[in-house]
Amino acid sequence: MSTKRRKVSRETGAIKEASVEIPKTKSKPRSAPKPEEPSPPPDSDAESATLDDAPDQGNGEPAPKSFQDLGIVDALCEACDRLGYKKPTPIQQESIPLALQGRDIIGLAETGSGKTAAFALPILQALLDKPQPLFALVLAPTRELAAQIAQSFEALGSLISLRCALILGGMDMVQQAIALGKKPHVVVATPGRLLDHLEKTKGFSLRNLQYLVMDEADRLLDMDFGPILEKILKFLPRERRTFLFSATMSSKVESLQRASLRDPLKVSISSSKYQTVSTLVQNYIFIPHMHKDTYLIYLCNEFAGQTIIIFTRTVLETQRIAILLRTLGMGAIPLHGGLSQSARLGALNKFRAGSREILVATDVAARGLDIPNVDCVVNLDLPQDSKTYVHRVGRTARAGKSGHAISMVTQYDLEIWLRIEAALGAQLSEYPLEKDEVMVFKPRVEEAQRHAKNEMKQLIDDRGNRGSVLKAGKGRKRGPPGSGRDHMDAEEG
Ligand SMILES: Nc1ncnc2c1ncn2[C@@H]1O[C@H](COP(=O)(O)OP(=O)(O)OP(=O)(O)O)[C@@H](O)[C@H]1O
Repeated sequence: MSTKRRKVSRETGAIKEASVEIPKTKSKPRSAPKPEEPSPPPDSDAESATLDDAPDQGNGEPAPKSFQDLGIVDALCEACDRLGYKKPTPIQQESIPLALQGRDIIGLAETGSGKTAAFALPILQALLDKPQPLFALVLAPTRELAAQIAQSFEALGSLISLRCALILGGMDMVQQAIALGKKPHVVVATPGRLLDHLEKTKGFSLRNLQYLVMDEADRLLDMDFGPILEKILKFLPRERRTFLFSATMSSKVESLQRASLRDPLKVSISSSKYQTVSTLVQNYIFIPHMHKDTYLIYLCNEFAGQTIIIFTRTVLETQRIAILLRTLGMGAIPLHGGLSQSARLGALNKFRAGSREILVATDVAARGLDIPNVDCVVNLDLPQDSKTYVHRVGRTARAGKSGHAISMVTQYDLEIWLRIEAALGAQLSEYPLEKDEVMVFKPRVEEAQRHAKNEMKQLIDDRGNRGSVLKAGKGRKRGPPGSGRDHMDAEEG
């Protein structure tokens, strides 16, 4: 991509655009793989203008700004420094000054590009200006992501005595009511449980809320969450700032901004609607469906010693694959919405800490999770839509690091795969392998499959009994009795 100056283009509609084309990763790791990306479409905006407000370094590149240059106060700059954030990422650079001016923002930037701090820092700074309980609400579609966002707020707010409450489905309501009673500055929540509290917890009100953030906004606004979001919005004051952030956006966002945003600016650090980072190598393997397990084991062997996330379509398949891998001596752990909340957080912690090198997950892990050093994402089952593909593969190659994504395409998946490639605007190349070398694993895999089948039978028989790892009523829409709206944020995809 050629060197670009900052371009600010304005639309005639309700959303003003501050679309910024920025060279991807300026400091690529030496081993950075060759990008397999489409070249960005030309900027077709007729009303674009070039701004010369950034000092030029002589090579056409604006000088990199510091957090201080963006107007961030010392205490927060120091927190950034302690986290190793030397300078703002492009989405932070573009959206923080606008957010500090009090604008509503729709922020669109690729996975792993630092969107969390892009919305957290201006909120913390506004809070410092005018401290107040229940100042900001951050909504996220999954419990793991909400927990991670709360951790980010706590880390960035560590020097300003921030009080942050985490409100998740699957956890004790009473404890959460007590936490809310302590008047935290920031509430990070999954939507279903937050609505339960808004309706049922005495004395809890968000009437004085100043900031609302929807992270993974397009997911929060889709058919599953949309109705619950609308209910939540009725409990919030109209006079507030609203930030929507995601790596992918849908037209639903436009409809939501009509409902809840005020004169928003769209900050877009991307060149296409479905963007993957340039440090990510993406391949597919075309295989017969019946040999999927064997190819998977071959790949896990190829990537032995590295960290892998394997995505599957269903809870049962996730569990079965984890058993299969373990039977073959691999350190695999499952993560899905059929597990208890403590088991889910435990699985993630083990994977984060490196005591398991393979995470087998449903789409509950597709969005937002920031796990350092994931080397490879394997789509054992293809996702149903291109957006989910972008989020899944975005679990690797984060924050300028390199990564690999390999998708298994069977005879049944051709149509969806072509749709994904079309959305990416690129034809990806096949992962190079020798079929004979793969088939060497077949006898051992077949033996492990038999073992996994027996274990799964046992688990399913035990379901509903105490001690089973699979919860009863784990369906996406049906929560266990008495779980309120917990099912809303129990499982993705
Ligand atoms: N300015 C910065 N300098 C260095 N690292 C940063 C900076 N800002 C954020 N990071 C780190 O980059 C990683 C990715 O950030 P974050 O999780 O906010 O990405 P994201 O854009 O929200 O990704 P996703 O779309 O997948 O949710 C995190 O580990 C975060 O700590």
